[in-house]
Order: sequence, then C-alpha cells, then structure tokens
Amino acid sequence: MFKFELLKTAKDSKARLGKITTNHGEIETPIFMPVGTRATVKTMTPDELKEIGSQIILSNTYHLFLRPGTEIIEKAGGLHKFMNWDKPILTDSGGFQVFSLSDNRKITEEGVHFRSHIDGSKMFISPEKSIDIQNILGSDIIMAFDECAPYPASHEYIDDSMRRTLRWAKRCKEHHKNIDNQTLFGIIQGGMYKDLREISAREMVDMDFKGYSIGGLSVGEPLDLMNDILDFTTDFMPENKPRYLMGVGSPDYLFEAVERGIDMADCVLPTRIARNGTVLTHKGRIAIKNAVYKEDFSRLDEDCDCYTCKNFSKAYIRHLFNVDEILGMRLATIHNLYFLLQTMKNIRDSIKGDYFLEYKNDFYKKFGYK
Ligand SMILES: NCc1cc(CSc2ccccc2)c2nc(N)[nH]c(=O)c2c1
Ligand SMILES: [Zn+2]
Repeated sequence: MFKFELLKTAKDSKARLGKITTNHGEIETPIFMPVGTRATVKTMTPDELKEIGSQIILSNTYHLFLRPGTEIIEKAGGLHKFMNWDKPILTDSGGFQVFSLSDNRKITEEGVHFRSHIDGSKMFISPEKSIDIQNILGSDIIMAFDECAPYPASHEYIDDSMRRTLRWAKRCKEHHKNIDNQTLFGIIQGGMYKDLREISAREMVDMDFKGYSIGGLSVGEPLDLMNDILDFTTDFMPENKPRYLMGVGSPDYLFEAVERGIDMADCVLPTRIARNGTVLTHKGRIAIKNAVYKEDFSRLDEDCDCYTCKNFSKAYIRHLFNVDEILGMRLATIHNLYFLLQTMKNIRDSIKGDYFLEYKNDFYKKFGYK
C-alpha cells in the first residue's frame, strides 16, 4: 500500500509537513534518506541506522544489477531480507549511475548500452529492464528510468533528452501496472530551462504517478540556479503527492529544498565525508584529523547527543583516523547521519510550530552559511 498525507503547509514558505505510509512502515516528511548503494549504508548496521532515527534507506539498481546480480537477491527473498532491513527502501532506476560510472555508453530509444565499470562487459538497461530489476529487489518506492542530462547542456540537447525520458516514463508505467506492492515515481527533467521543466512536469503529472522526483538538479550548477529551477518546478507538482529532490549536496541544500516545497531528499555527502574525517557540527564542518584536536577531549559537537558524542572525544576520534582504524569512520558516520536526521526532525518541528524560516536562519548563522 502507499499513502501520502499532507499535514500542513507553512504560511511564509512552501515548506510542508507530511506522512508517507508504505507496507514497511511510515515516513515523516520532510525526510533525509541515507544512501546505501550496495545494499549497505557504509559502515552502519541496520540496528545502528534505526538507533539514529533512519526511517528509510536508498539503494541502487545499477550497482546491485552488476553485483551480486538480481538472481542472488531474488533467491534471498528480496533486498529487505538480503540486507536485513525491515523498514522502507527506495531504489533509483539505474540511468543516473550508468552515466556517472560507466564510459562508452550509448543512448538509444530502446535504452542505454554501456560497459560495466567493474569488468568492462557489455550491458544494456531499458525502462522495462529497470522496472524488472527493481521489482526483484522488492523496494517500496521505485524510480522511472530517466536520463539525468549533463550540466551545462544546450536547450536542444535537454529538449531531446527530456522528451525521451517522458517516453521512457510511459513505458515504465505501462510495464509496472500490475505490481501493487511497489510505488513508481516519475522523474521530472528539463535541465535549467523553465520552458522544458514545465513541459516535463505537466506531461509527468498527466501520467498520474503516485509521487514525483525532480532530477537533473544538483549536478554542478550554482545553488541559486538550482533554487530558481526548483521553485519554478514545484509549482507544477500536485499538492497531494510526495516530491523527491534527487541527490542534493550539503545541509544548506536540504533547507533550500524544503523551503521550496520538497518532501524527500537524499545525499551521499554525510557518509562520504565522514569516511575521510570531515564532521558536520552546529559550528560548521571540522576536519577531525587536524592537529588542533590532538588534546581536545570535548565531544565532536556540544549540541549533539548521538552515541559518538556521548562516548568519545575529538582527540580519540582524531587518533583513530590518524592510525587508520575503521572505528573512526564508523563513529564519524554515526555522528554525521544523526546530525542530518536530527536537523530534519528539527525542520519538521519548526514547520509544525510555524518557525521554519527562523530555524533556517539560526542554523545558517551558526553553521556559517551566507
Ligand atoms: N545529483 C543529482 C541526481 C542524483 C540521482 C541519484 S539519487 C539516488 C542515488 C542513490 C540511490 C537512490 C537515489 C539521480 N537519479 C536519477 N534517476 N535521475 C537524476 O536526475 C538524478 C540526479
Ligand atoms: Zn554526535
């Protein structure tokens, strides 16, 4: 089953409070979704993810199709069983990863021909193939197969790409129609061109998906350009369906997206930077390997009560990174994910209490954003 309830919309922005209900549980929105590309949120166990408040995780059709392959996951009874995660899972459709990971790929009307980035073998994914793979994975929310166009790109290129993505979306919807325990989202494209964004949004909405993603943003464009396109696009999206901004960058992108009416967002940043010792705190980011923390026995963030902050000091975590101990990456990941999940909970509370913009401005001042 799949249900989205819009609980409240802010008076002084497009920020909104909602709740998604799936067969594997509820998701309060706005929500930040940790990315677990190869059936794991790197260094975290499922229990630790629940402990820090993760309500849903993301995984990846492209990666899992290549390794371990759909046969093994099918034999395991699907991705939830395979990775022992019993809450909601959302999977991407694979097109984006083909373009960002493999070379000499070729786009045709039929689908995308590419070489595996693992062993160079020839591969092919079509809209129908993407739906079949996601069906075997058994994720609760799946994405239509799309092309995330490069940035910058000409109006002509984006027009062709966006219209092909619309035709692919129709094929996904057609191919998915009899699967009721999975929810298919359409992905709005159109690059940085408002006329193409409007066409994509209107045609996707006409296809009546249960939810909509905005793709092709946070692809290297300046933040204010992303904000402008995002603000324009959400106005064409139905109020009563979830809106998912795919692959945003850092915490400020989350605030900007929520302010413009986004309900769901993911980013690999908090887990990726944690593994190289960059820690998110209310005073901005700190590089824990820095010698300045050598004898600093305070917690990573005075305002954080995560497992890492309750039990370990900056000096200890710096030591772990300096001697390349795996525990260092784990403790930094626990903290960064908790920090973002807690920030999203504070955002939900601020929408509830009608002080979202004040909370955003206060956070930006402390975090050191503009
Ligand atoms: N940074 C932009 C971005 C990121 C992702 C990946 S989001 C993701 C990553 C891992 C797991 C699940 C979702 C995208 N995916 C699709 N299908 N289309 C896009 O335009 C796009 C743009
Ligand atoms: Zn912490």
